[in-house]
Amino acid sequence: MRLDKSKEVFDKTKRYIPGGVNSPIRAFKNLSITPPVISKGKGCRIFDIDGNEYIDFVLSWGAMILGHCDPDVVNSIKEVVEDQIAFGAPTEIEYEMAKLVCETAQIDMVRFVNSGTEATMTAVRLAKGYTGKKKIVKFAGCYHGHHDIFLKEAGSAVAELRLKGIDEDIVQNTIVVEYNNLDSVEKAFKENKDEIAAVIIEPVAGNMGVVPAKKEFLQALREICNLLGSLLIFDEVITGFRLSLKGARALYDVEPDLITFGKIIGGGLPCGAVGGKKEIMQCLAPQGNVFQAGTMSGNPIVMSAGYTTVKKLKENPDIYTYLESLAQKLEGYLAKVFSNSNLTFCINRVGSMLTVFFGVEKVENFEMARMSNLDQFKKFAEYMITNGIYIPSSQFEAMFLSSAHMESDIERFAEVAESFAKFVKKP
Ligand SMILES: Cc1ncc(COP(=O)(O)O)c(C=O)c1O
Ligand SMILES: NCC(=O)CCC(=O)O
Repeated sequence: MRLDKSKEVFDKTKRYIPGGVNSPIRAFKNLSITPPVISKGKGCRIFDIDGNEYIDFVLSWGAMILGHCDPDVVNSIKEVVEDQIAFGAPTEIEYEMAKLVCETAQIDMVRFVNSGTEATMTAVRLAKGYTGKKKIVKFAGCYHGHHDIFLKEAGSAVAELRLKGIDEDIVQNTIVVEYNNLDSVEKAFKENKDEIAAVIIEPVAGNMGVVPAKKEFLQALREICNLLGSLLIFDEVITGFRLSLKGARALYDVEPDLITFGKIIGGGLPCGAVGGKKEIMQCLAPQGNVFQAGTMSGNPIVMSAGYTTVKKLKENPDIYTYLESLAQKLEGYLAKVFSNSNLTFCINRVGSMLTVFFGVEKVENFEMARMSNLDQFKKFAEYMITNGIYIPSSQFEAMFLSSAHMESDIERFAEVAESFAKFVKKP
C-alpha cells in the first residue's frame, strides 16, 4: 500500500498542528506506518488521498453507527444549514431532540454539550453540587475525556503517555480503583468516608480495549452508592445508543443516577449530553446553581444530525439484532482464525464492540489488558490497516461495526486476519 501523499500532507500538517493531529490517537504514534489522510467516507468504507480504500472498523471512534454519510443524516444537515447555523438562542429542534433522547433512552431530563468530555465534566460537577461532597471514584483504564479530574490511570491514548500539566490539587480528589474489583471500591469508600460525590464508570469499558463489567459488580456499585449517599454515573459516551436504545444499562438492569452520552448522539457532529433523574438534573443553571454553559451547545445542525440518527435507530430497532449477529460472526471467524494459529489470544465482545488481545486468555481489568502482548497487537494493527481493514491503532481502544457493514465485509476482515496469522507464524 502506498501512502506517499498521506505522508506528505501529514508531515506538512505537523508544521502547524502539534503532532499533525487534533486528537493524539489519530497520529498512529505506536505504529510504524503513517496515518492515512482520509478524504471520503461512504457506508462502511473510507478512502484516503492516496486512493486506498478501507473497510472502517473505527467509525469515528464509534460515532458512525449508521455508517459514513448516511443519506438521511446528510439530508437532515442540508435541510437545516440553509437557514440555521448558530444563534446562541433557543431553537425548536432542541426541544424535539431532547424529547426524543429522553423518551428513547428513558431518562427524565437532558442537557446537550459539545463533546463527551464536557458531558462527563458536567456530570461530575452536578454530582458534587447535588451531594455537597468533593471526591470521585473512577476505574483504572476507563477514559472519560480530557479534563484533569479524569486523567489518572486513564485508558485510551492516555495509557501510552507520561502526563504533564495536570493540576495535582484537583486530581487528588479523584480516587482510582480496579475495574470489576469490589474490594477496591469498598476500600475507597472506607478510606474516604462521607466524601465521595460519585462513582463514574464505563459499564462496558471501551478504553482499555473492550472489557465488560460483571453484572454483580455494577449491581454492587448501585447498592454502595445508595447506602452511602453517592451518585452512580454511567459514562455511556461509547455505549449509549450503541449497545441498545437504552445503552449498556439495559443489558445490566442497573439504573445509574446520571448518564453521559457522546459520539452517536451527534450523528457524527460534535455533541455530548448529560441526562438522568429530574431531581438531580434540575440543579443545573439556570434552574439551579450548578453552572454549565456553552456558546455552541445544542447547535441546530448538530441537533438535526443527532435527531435523525437517534430517530432512525428508534424506528429500526432490528439494527441492534443485525449488529449483534454480524459481530457474533466476526468474533466466531476471528476465534477460528487465531485458534488455528500459534497465537494465544482473547476476544472481548459486547454487541458491536470488540477487541482482540494477544498473549493472554482473559482480560477483566486494565492491568490484564496491559499484560497483553502489545507488540503483537501493533503488528496486527499495522497488517490489517495496510491491507485495507481500518482498525484502531492502539490496544486500548474498541473496534466497532455499523449497520452499513455487510457479511462480506466481515469475511474480508477474517481473510486478512488469517493471512496475518500465517504471516506471524513464519520464523
Ligand atoms: C467513555 C468515554 N467518555 C468520554 C469520552 C470523551 O469524549 P470526547 O472525545 O467527545 O470528549 C470518550 C471519548 O472517547 C469516551 O470513550
Ligand atoms: N476511545 C477513545 C476515543 O474514542 C477518543 C478518540 C479521541 O480522543 O480522538
